[in-house]
Amino acid sequence: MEVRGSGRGLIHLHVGVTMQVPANSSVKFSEWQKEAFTVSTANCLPRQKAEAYRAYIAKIQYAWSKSDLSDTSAINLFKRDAEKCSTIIDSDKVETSLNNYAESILSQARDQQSYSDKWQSSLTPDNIFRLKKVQDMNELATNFKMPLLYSTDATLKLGNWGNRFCIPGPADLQAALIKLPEANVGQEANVGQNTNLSSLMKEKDFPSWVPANPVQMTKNIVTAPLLGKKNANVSLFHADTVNSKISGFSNYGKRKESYDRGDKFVQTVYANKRQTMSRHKGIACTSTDACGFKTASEKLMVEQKKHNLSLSSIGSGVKKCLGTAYSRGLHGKFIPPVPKDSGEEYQTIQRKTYGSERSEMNVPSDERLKNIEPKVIELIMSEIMDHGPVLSWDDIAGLEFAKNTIKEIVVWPMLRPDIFTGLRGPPKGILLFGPPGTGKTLIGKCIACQSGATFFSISASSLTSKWVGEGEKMVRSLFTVARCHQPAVIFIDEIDALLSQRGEGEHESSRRIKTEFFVQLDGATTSADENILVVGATNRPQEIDEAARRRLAKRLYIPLPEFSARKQIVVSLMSRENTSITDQQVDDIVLKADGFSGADMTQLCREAALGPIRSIQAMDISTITPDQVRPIAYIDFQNAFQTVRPSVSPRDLEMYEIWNKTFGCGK
Ligand SMILES: Nc1ncnc2c1ncn2[C@@H]1O[C@H](COP(=O)(O)OP(=O)(O)OP(=O)(O)O)[C@@H](O)[C@H]1O
Ligand SMILES: [Mg+2]
Repeated sequence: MEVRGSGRGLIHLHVGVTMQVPANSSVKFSEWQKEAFTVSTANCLPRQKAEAYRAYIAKIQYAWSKSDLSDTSAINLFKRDAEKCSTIIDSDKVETSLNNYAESILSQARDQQSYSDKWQSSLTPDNIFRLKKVQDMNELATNFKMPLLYSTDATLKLGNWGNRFCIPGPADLQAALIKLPEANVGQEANVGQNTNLSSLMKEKDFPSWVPANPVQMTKNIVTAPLLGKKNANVSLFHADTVNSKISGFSNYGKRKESYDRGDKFVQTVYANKRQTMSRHKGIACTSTDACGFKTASEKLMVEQKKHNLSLSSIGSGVKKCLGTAYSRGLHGKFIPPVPKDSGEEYQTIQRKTYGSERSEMNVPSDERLKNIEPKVIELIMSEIMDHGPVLSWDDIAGLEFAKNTIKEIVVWPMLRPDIFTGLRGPPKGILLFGPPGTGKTLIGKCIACQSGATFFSISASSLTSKWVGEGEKMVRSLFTVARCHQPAVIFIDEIDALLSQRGEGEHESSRRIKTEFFVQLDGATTSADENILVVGATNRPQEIDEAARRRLAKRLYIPLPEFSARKQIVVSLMSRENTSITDQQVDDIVLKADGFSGADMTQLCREAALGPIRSIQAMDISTITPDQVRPIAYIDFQNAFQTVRPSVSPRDLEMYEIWNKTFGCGK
């Protein structure tokens, strides 16, 4: 192997080591090796040896940049000598090494060499931010969206330095750090005496990456994030990454690892050759994942998990509370309460959200829930809490009387409990009764959206059949949970299944559920403070016994829709479809649909909407585009009337009318 040069001479290094510099052309590779041998065997101080190696490395770079040295030779030489240099600088052996990472780091940061063999930082607050590498680092941090120097988020004032350094971390930590007394790097004793950071740390249960020694921390803050100090306790950034990003030569110990990988080294060499290039681009660590790089916030998250710090304790979590302060309604996150263990502690339980994944949330505990099994509470939250689309009163066609009454006795008292007091106090139980498919359940859902109350919706049949043997407990738990979430509405659909008249064949468990329900309802009725409303819905009001009737004091008839309501349903449904039906034809359809319930009207429209599809040839169905499907026409409704018939018979209707006249609260 050969290197080319223009001559050969002697260089006297100021450290006292004499090196042979190949200057002539066609210098043999063995000459370079000889010189390295001279350095390593020379009887001089480690500092002098290190300097000699630095000079030697610089010489290799110089020769290579002038193309006096081939790439392969440069790589091999560089690798070998950088390794040797790093053993002197970074080794822990005091006799044979400098044992001083900081020196090399700092000198590299300043683009200068430090000739001292003990710690003596020449960095000052005045010059540190002007250093190109610090500025590069800041720029890099900005690109990586890392909180670093100059961050405006959180700042730490380090004593009389007067500079601001960012410490990403919990608010508590920042607060504690800001409490640091005047700290001056290098005056360890003074700082140690004046500082009570350790106790602060203990108090706050800080993660382990926060050093207890303020001076250590101060040093680390200055050096570790910037320069990747090997033993830094404060690891705001992965040292390797920072190190390699800040400079190709900042830490020979780390560089050594890079040199072991030839390809990375080549990148480094090229990066140095092309000095115009930003240094951090060509360095060993190109993939953040590969380097195990973590941003400060990621690191913090990991630490928080480790230390089991709840979000609320660091001030960034969303605290949930009972009552109306949190978002409610169908899409609001519901906060399941769990039995209280101690004080104001927050507990986390999982709740199955409707049709979606389970979610974790912090929940307040409540004394009243002490005796309820958490799994029952979870069940109530997941299965009984109503979650569905947002509904407005306008979505319910007709039923003006029922809607107005409900607004008056449910929604307004919930919104203004201060006005609806005494005799104006709302009833504790409402019964919605009427033929099937007239909108009773729809009204229940609308109350959920519009009242602002916590809404529990349960089907009575599920109480009696789904949770066999548990129904009674469920009723009790349901009311207890509702009490913790006042104002609350408990909507019991098909309430006849729960409150049907007691008879011979009545099952023991059903009887117990009913009894429990009455007990709970009476409790809610007698207590003036309790703002719980029970809304029952049934299409078999005649089956409800007198005891239940009495407790459901407001009984509202939900009749079949009138002409205008039927029309509203048709118009509303057709407005979302491609149709050619005229206003006059709509009127004809609605007139013809006399005796149809709301559900029947919906079914009629669905059937008519299938008309255009049925007129398509079977063979075309796979190829036709949506815009080729013809609009829904009047003829489709005429055909639909052939198959859709009213579901409520005149006899049934008569029965509802009679019951309404007897027990209903309508005019
Ligand atoms: N007044 C109405 N306005 C709009 N749509 C209605 C109305 N009544 C019924 N519907 C339609 O009928 C469907 C069934 O209504 P809902 O479930 O409220 O009936 P219901 O009275 O509870 O019946 P059931 O007594 O059988 O439980 C609704 O989803 C809606 O599409
Ligand atoms: Mg219903």
